[in-house]
Amino acid sequence: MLPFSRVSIIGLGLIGSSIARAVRQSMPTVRLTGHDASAAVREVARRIDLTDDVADTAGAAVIDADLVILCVPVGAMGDVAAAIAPDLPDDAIVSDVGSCKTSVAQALSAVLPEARVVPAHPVAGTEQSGPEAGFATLFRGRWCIVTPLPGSDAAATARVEEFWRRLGADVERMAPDHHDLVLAVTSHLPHLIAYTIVGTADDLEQVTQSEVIKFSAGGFRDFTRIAASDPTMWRDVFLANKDAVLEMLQRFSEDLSQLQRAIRWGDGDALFDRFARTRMIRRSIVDQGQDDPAADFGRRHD
Ligand SMILES: NC(=O)c1ccc[n+]([C@@H]2O[C@H](COP(=O)([O-])OP(=O)(O)OC[C@H]3O[C@@H](n4cnc5c(N)ncnc54)[C@H](O)[C@@H]3O)[C@@H](O)[C@H]2O)c1
Ligand SMILES: O=C(O)C(=O)C[C@]1(C(=O)O)C=C[C@@H](O)C=C1
Repeated sequence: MLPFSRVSIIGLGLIGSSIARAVRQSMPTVRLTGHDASAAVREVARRIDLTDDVADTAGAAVIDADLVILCVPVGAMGDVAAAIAPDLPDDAIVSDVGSCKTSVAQALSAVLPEARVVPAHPVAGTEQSGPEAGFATLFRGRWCIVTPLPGSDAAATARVEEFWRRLGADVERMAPDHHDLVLAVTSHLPHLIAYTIVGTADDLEQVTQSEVIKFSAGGFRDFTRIAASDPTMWRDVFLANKDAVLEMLQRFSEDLSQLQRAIRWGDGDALFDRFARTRMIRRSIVDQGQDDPAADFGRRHD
């Protein structure tokens, strides 16, 4: 039996549109309704037939839903929850896909104290945004971390987990604050570093009139992909996950200082040991099948 039969997606960007496409593929009988605050996005969604209906207001989108998934930037979650509150059916489950969980859980429970809220985070994405950037296989073989609240009912949590499994994800449960700490180092800090290094190279190019970016290849190109990620989404992530990001940034700065010292004093052993250790980490990630950009690209064209 399907976990849900009427799913509403609020926010039809990369993640919302990927969920819509994945639902169409894996649960074709589910009735899908979408809404986005942007009239231009709603128009695209209608043109590409992303969902069965596209509602002009968030309230109208949820009126007969049994699952509502909020796929907006984390700073907008509270406003969207307030907008759907008057029209939300009593038995509907509300979930979200936000990249940090503590702040979103607080915002949703403050605005929807009576609702059945089960936050989640699919750890899958790209640097692209918008309804045309999504693809049905985005979540296949990727983690979806479900972070139930202390009051979340077990049956609702199980249904949300089953929903994500049907979209192809592997599901894991975590406490929201633990999620935020783990993602601060695995996702948020890497984005901050990419935004920094690409900005630094660009500044240098302006100062020296050199061709720093033109001749950048390999590693730097990978940073430019990450640094092309959506500014609104990432502004909200860093504001919402401030404490965990600052903690990880502090540790990172200490480790960077150690490497700086090793370079200054010609301590090749320290450099070699660090690089050998991180090479092993990369190999174990690849062995677990959790990182393969080439496979990602292929999946988009399934
Ligand atoms: N991009 C990723 O890699 C990724 C991965 C996992 C989770 N997430 C999370 O998913 C969420 C959406 O990210 P995305 O990448 O799909 O962004 P996106 O920019 O592609 O889409 C977000 C959509 O939300 C709409 N929106 C904004 N405010 C709204 C409001 N108040 N009401 C209705 N619609 C509104 C925007 O118009 C936009 O179409 C974010 O919370 C993000 O943290 C992103
Ligand atoms: O592959 C990418 O482009 C991503 O940045 C995806 C990524 C990540 O950092 O892994 C980004 C944010 C999310 O919340 C989840 C996934």
